[in-house]
Amino acid sequence: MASVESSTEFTSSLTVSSHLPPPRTRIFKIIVIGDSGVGKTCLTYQFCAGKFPEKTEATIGVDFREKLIEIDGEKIKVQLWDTAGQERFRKSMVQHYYRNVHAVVFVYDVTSVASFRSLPAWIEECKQHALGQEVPRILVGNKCDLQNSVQVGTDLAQQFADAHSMPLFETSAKNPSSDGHGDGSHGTRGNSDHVEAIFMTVAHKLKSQKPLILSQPPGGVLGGDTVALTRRRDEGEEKASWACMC
Ligand SMILES: Nc1nc2c(ncn2[C@@H]2O[C@H](COP(=O)(O)OP(=O)(O)OP(=O)(O)O)[C@@H](O)[C@H]2O)c(=O)[nH]1
Repeated sequence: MASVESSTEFTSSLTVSSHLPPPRTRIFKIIVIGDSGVGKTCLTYQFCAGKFPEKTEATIGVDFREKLIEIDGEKIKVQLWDTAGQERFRKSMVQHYYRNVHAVVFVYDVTSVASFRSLPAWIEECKQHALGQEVPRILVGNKCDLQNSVQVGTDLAQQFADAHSMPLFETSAKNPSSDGHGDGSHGTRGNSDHVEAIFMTVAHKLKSQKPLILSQPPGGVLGGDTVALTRRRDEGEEKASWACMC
């Protein structure tokens, strides 16, 4: 954030050099939204922990996970907000999701046409929370490993992505290398994107934009790779256009 950068400069000009504060780590807040069950938790977990979770339950409110990455020598914290897909678990939190957002990841399940048809409603929700066109958005079709159950073809998804000026990625949180090629290309079934490459692409885009961002000292209150903000409940309990850089 410009003000943070200038306040850091101000501090350093007044402080003896041996007591300079440590450089601050920039944070990119990326929200992941889409219907319940499309795999938002699994995608964010795959990126942050490098594996598929053994068990997931419906997200209540929001969970967030973080991963420290390095781009061009700068350490950046990618903070993924894994939002609840179920309306009843979103209500109280929805205002928080959209505050200071740097990028949005829309997720649908390639084996569920219903989840694809819900996308306009998710886009509308973003609009209602005054998310500007300058905020990068991407579209992710998940569960590409279930090749025999695909209901949403690549062509249809690509048309939708083009109409909304978003790059399309197709992937599998369960088996990120299910394509067997690992070449990072996208748009063709059986040639899916690696989860890590997708989120890194967003991070590169954000870094190149030099966005206004939050910052915190290294090792601050959000230390660790994964932080859960909310508890989960058992089932049954109430519970602007930009190009792909791959
Ligand atoms: N085969 C397959 N299953 C997946 C994949 N990703 C997620 N799943 C399964 O889909 C189910 C739902 O995954 P979640 O990650 O909990 O879905 P979600 O979108 O976070 O759901 P909510 O928290 O209710 O919004 C779980 O049973 C996962 O194991 C995938 O890439 N392939």
